[in-house]
Amino acid sequence: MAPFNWFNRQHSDQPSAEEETVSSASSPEATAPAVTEPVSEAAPPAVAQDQLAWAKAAYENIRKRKQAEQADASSEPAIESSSEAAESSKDTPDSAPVEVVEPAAIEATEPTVGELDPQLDPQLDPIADVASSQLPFWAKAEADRLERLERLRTEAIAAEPEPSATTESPTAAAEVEPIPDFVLDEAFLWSTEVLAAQGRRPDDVSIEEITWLKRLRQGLDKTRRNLVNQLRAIVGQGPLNQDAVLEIESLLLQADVGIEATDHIIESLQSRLRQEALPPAEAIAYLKQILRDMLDRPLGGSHTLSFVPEKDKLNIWLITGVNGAGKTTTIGKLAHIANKSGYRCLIAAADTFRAAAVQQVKVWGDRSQVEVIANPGKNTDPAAVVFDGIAAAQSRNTELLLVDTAGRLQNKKNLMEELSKIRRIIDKKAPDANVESLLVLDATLGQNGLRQAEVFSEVAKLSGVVLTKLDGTAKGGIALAVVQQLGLPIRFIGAGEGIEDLRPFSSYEFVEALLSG
Ligand SMILES: Nc1nc2c(ncn2[C@@H]2O[C@H](COP(=O)(O)OP(=O)(O)OP(=O)(O)O)[C@@H](O)[C@H]2O)c(=O)[nH]1
Repeated sequence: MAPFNWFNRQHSDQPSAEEETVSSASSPEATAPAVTEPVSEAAPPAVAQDQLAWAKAAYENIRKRKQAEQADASSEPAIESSSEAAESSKDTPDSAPVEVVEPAAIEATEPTVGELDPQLDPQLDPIADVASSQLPFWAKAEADRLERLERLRTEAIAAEPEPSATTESPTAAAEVEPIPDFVLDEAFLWSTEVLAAQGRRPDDVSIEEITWLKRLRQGLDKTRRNLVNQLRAIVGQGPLNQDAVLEIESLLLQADVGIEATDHIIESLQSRLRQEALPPAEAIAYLKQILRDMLDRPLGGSHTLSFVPEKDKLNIWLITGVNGAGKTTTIGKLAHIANKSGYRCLIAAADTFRAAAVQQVKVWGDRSQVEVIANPGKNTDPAAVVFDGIAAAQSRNTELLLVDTAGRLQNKKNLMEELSKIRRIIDKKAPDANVESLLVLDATLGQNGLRQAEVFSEVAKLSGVVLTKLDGTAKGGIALAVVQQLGLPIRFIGAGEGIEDLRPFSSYEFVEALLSG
C-alpha cells in the first residue's frame, strides 16, 4: 500500500463540496452545519445507516486490496524466514502485526458508556433502551455508534467471501478472516465517519489513513474524554448559560488552549448565546466550528490547497526548533514523503553546533533515501553549509531542500544572528526559491512550547508550525494557542517516531479527534 503521497488525496485538507459550503459559511454566526458533523452526534437514523454502509464498503475495499497485495507477495519468491520477517517487521512499527481481535473479544475491550463518562449516572444503559427518547443526546449517539459497530463487525467480517473461498466447502465462507493487520473497532468506525463527512469515497481510503486517524485520536484520547465528558455534563443541563460557559473556560485552560485562545472561544460562544439558547448537540457542533475557524484563520479563513512544494522549482524549507522538539525526525519524515511523492529532495545539515546532530541527520537521510549535504569539520559555519546545499540543489535541479538549523535557545542573540545570516545567504544565492521557515514544536510541552515558539517567531520569520509528539501526552490545546497567539498556520503534525508518522494538518480531523467521543 503506497505511503502518504503529496499528489493523492490521502489527506483531508482539501474541502469536499459539503465542507466548502461549511467553510464559506464558517463564520461563528452561521449555524453549525449538520452535514460535516460525523453521524455520531445524534444523527438521524438514515444518515447513521449510510455511515454503516460507507464503513462496510471502506472495510471491504481495504480488505480486497490487502488480499491482492498478499496474493502478489505470495507469488514472489519468499526472501525471509518467518523469524527474519518478524524481525524486519519490528523495524517498521506501522507494519508490526496488530492483534486480530475476534468480534467477541472486541466486545470485551469496547468500553461501555459508563466507563466513557464516569460522571454519568451508572444506571444509564443506553444500549438497553436505545429507542428511549429520554436519553441525553450523547448517550443516544453513543448507543447508536455501538450498535452500528456491532452490525459492522458481523456484516463486514461475514461479508460475501472472495470467489476463491466459495469454491471450497461452505464453511470456508464463514471462516473469512478479518484483515490481518487491522482491528475493526470503534476507532475504525470513527475514522470512517471523519473521512466520509469530508466527502471522501470508501474506495479511495487506505489502511495508512485509517491507522493515522486512529493514532491521532488515541494521542488525544485523555484530553477528549475529559473535555467531552465534562462538556456533555455541562450542555446536558440544557441551554448553555453563563455559568456553563465559565465551566467550559476552565476546561479549555486545562487542555493547554492558553488564555488568549480560550478568551476568543468563550467570547464566540457568549455572542451566540445572546442570540439564542443552544440545544446540547448544536452547542458541541458550534464549539467545533469555532475551533476549526481558529485553526484555519492563519490560512485566510478558508481551506487551502495542501501545503506542498512547487514542482520544478527550488523550495527551501528551514526547519527550526529547540533540540529535542523533533526537528531531525521531522526532516527525515518530510524527506521520505517528498521522495515518495516524486520530488527531487536534498537535506542540508546546518545544525553544526553538535557533531552528533549532523550524524543524526545523515541517519534519517539514509532512511528516507535522500542525500545529506554536510561539512565534516568541527564547528563549521552553518551558513557555509546552507551555501553548499543551495549550490548542490541548483546543480541538480532539486525541488525541495530541507535545512536543519540550530536549535539552541541558550543564547537568543546568537540564534538570531545565525538564522538571519542563513536567510541572507538564501536570499542572495537563491532569490527565486520558495522559502518556508517551519518551527518544530513538541506538543507535549504545552504552554512552555508556546513560549519557545514566541522566541523563535521573533528571530526566524516563521511561516508555519510542525506539531510533534501528538501520540504522547500532548493535550492538544497548544494547537489553538499557537494559531491564536502567533497567527501561524499548523502545517504538519507528527504522531510517532516512525518515518510514516507525519501528515499534513487538517483542522477538521484535529477537532474531531479532540471533541468527538
Ligand atoms: N513519540 C514521539 N516521539 C517523537 C516524535 N518526533 C520525534 N520524536 C522523538 O523525540 C526525540 C527527539 O527527536 P529529534 O528529531 O532528535 O529532535 P531534534 O529536535 O532534532 O533534537 P536534537 O536531535 O537534539 O537536535 C527522539 O527520540 C524522537 O524519536 C513524535 O511525533 N512522537
